[in-house]
Amino acid sequence: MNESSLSLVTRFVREALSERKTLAIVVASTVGSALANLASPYLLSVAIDRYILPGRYGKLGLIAALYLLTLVAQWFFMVLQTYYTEVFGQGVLRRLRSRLHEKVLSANLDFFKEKSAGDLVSRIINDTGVVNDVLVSGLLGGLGSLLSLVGVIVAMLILDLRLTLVTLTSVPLMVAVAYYFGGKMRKAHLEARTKIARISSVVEESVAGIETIRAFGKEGHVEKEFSEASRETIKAYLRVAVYMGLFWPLMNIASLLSVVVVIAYGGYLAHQGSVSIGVVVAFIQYAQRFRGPINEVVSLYDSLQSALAALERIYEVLDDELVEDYSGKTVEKLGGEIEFRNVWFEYEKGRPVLKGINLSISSGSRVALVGRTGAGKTTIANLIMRFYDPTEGSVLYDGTDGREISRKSLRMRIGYVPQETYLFPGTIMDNILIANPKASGDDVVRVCRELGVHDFIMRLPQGYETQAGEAGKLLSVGEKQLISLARAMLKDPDVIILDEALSSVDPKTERLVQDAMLKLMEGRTSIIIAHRLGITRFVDRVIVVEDGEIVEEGPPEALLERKGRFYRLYTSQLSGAEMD
Ligand SMILES: Nc1ncnc2c1ncn2[C@@H]1O[C@H](COP(=O)(O)OP(=O)(O)OP(=O)(O)O)[C@@H](O)[C@H]1O
Repeated sequence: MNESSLSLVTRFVREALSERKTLAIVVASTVGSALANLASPYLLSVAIDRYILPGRYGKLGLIAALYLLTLVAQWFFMVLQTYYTEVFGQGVLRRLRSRLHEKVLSANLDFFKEKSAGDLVSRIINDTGVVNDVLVSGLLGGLGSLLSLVGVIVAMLILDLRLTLVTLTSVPLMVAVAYYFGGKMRKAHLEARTKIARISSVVEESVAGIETIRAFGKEGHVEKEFSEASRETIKAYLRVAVYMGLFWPLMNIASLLSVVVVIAYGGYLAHQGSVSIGVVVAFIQYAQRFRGPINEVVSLYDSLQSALAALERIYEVLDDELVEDYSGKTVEKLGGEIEFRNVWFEYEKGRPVLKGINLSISSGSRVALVGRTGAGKTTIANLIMRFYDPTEGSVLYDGTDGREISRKSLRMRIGYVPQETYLFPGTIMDNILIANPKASGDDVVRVCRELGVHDFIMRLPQGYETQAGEAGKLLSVGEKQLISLARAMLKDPDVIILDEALSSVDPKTERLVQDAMLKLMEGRTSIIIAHRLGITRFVDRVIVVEDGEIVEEGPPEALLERKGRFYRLYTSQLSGAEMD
């Protein structure tokens, strides 16, 4: 283990030690179980030497009772140890997972550029699981095993040095078997799990992409992929079976070799009268108590590398400094005036996406951002939401630099309707209530009626109580956006940002969405990212963005008359040319 691995483990152990009480129970029961484990062979030797062989049967009952007691104690301590190790491990796991999850929730958006959802899920679920298995259950179990090994050796040494030495001769063999075959068995297990994951991803892909598969007639191809993954899984499991079949019998043989040696040598010594029969019997029992602990210690060593890698991935997330800064003053209300003052912005260093934007949006006005795809419209909206701060220049809200205002309070006053609506698990009602937990069901219905969304929600199988998952499949992009509009309305914000999705909406829904948008915009500073330029007839001002710069701005009619950039975009869209 190198220095950095050692510091990782020390840090983890320091953090894990917070549950001292549970840990104390685990340690006490581990010691108790190890002692009880040692006591039974010793009692057996006493029973044979002092009572059975001399024919003193009077006290044999007491020894038998004591023997039984050690077995009960072993059972009791094992139960305690197993249960409290789990309690301790689950406690550590829960804390680690919540810290990771909190980190994800508090991270800023740059954080998510480097880490995909799958990667984060794997760190929060799998890596913490590995850490728990190896570094908590594994280490505690390994500690118990080491204690048992040392205890057995000490007990043997107390009884007889010569027999101890011959008993230990098979230990290297056991270590070798545990290391070689045990290692192969664990690798085969891991491979089998990877193959199963492959099958599930084939199924997932074929369900998610069923339409594309059908459209391209690729059913056969997917089927072949599936049966190949199945075949490989079977192969992997058969390999596991082979190694399992080899491993334990080999461990038993190695351990029985000691027993044979003890019987032969111990028998000879007993015959000479230098050890008692009872001691030989005790050694036969001790000789068989090596294989479990040796296997556990070796397998722990084996899995330590993967646990360290998992721990490293966990700490990498926990130590990430890309967190959202929620400091700044709280605003209860926004006047609705927004100004971009020489704003430059880059997602990646050296690649500016906004280049010196100067833009003033007066309170209560309606502005449309238009431009080709990739021009920077969404980025402007992202900066207003303070998902990011400008690389240079500032965004001002009623004359105050956004950096001085708390992000949370700012976002409370801005309604954002993104192009794609995310529906959380739960009902449609829950999904709208998210915007304002203080609102009631009646408020939701009122807002939906106001926006003209109520009738279409009522047409869903269970109306407002329809589950989002089911609704998600039934709803079109535009219909989902209507739910998003209702959400925004319920929040009753001072500023509204709409990324309209009308380009992918049928004419009937388009009408509904457009009317709902106009309703929502009433009396609020509104910024529309317009893909369908028809909507610009409802705004006061159009801002044409091109390659991160504002190239034209003014009232829509004036711009159309001027026959400049906006006019060209407008007419090219009317003539059916692709804009997005
Ligand atoms: N998270 C990001 N990381 C890096 N680059 C990004 C990121 N988001 C957007 N960009 C880049 O910034 C530029 C502007 O993107 P933006 O989404 O603001 O354009 P847009 O005008 O809204 O386009 P669209 O109409 O397609 O939504 C594009 O070149 C895009 O590739």
